[in-house]
Amino acid sequence: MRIRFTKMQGAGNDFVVLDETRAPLALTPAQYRWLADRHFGIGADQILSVRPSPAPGIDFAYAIHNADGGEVEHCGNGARCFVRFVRERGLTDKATVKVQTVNQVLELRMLPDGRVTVDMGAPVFDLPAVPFDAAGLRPEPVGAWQAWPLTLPGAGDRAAVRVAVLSMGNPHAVAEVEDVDTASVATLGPLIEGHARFPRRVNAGFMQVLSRGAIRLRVWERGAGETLACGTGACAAVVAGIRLGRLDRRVDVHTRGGVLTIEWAGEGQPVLMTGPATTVFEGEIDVPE
Ligand SMILES: N[C@H](CCC[C@H](N)C(=O)O)C(=O)O
Repeated sequence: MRIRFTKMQGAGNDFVVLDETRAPLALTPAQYRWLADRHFGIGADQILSVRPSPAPGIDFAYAIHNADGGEVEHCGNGARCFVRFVRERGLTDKATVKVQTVNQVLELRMLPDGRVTVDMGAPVFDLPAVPFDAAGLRPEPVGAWQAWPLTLPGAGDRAAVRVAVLSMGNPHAVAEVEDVDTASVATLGPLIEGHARFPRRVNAGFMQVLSRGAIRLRVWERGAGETLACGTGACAAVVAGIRLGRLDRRVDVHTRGGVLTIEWAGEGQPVLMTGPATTVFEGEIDVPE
């Protein structure tokens, strides 16, 4: 099947974007994996699909597949690329668009300087909704909130980590570390991602607090491995840092691929994320059946 695609990136988190507004492509998980493959396909962390509006007042539907072919609920860096894509392809002339993911409506706003602000919705702390199975586990009090001790089979002397757990529509576990450059992301990331207490796996964030207004962050993403940036991960880390009493309400998140600015006014309020969105190239490709 020959398809047109656009390669995009937001703070180094990279995507293949597909326009399915005129006709669905109905790709299989194996075809998503092939598109994301950096040797045999195009190469990307996620595949983003732009689909027709599902309801009045919503401009588009927004589907996300990880490099492992699995469909997921949210992609923050992808949302910024989404609005740049639909405007550049003439699918809308609006500067602010509303999109429906599998479980929430996001508002994406293109700024005059070319960056994008996304209303990422309110974080969710209800553990079964993350989902996180806390049965038999005692949380450790941290500031005015709590963190959960996880034992990691196979991690040797790093057998235990302490994570804050929350959902940005997708699941996140955030650990505070002294220095992201020396954090064992490649070892601990997959062990946290696949931990049995996360029945739908989890994105694992490693946060180094620089000040009350700045952090460094690395994320081992569910279904994609370590990415240069993770938008929902940046939101989850800032929300966790605020609730743990370590951060103020507006934080610059320094990722390996660029800086994201996250704002959260507290319980029940939406998280706002601002950052870059870039079109890298367009092309056509024959996807194996
Ligand atoms: N790996 C994530 C999806 C992509 C999130 C990330 N790329 C972002 O910018 O939010 C998950 O499985 O929930």
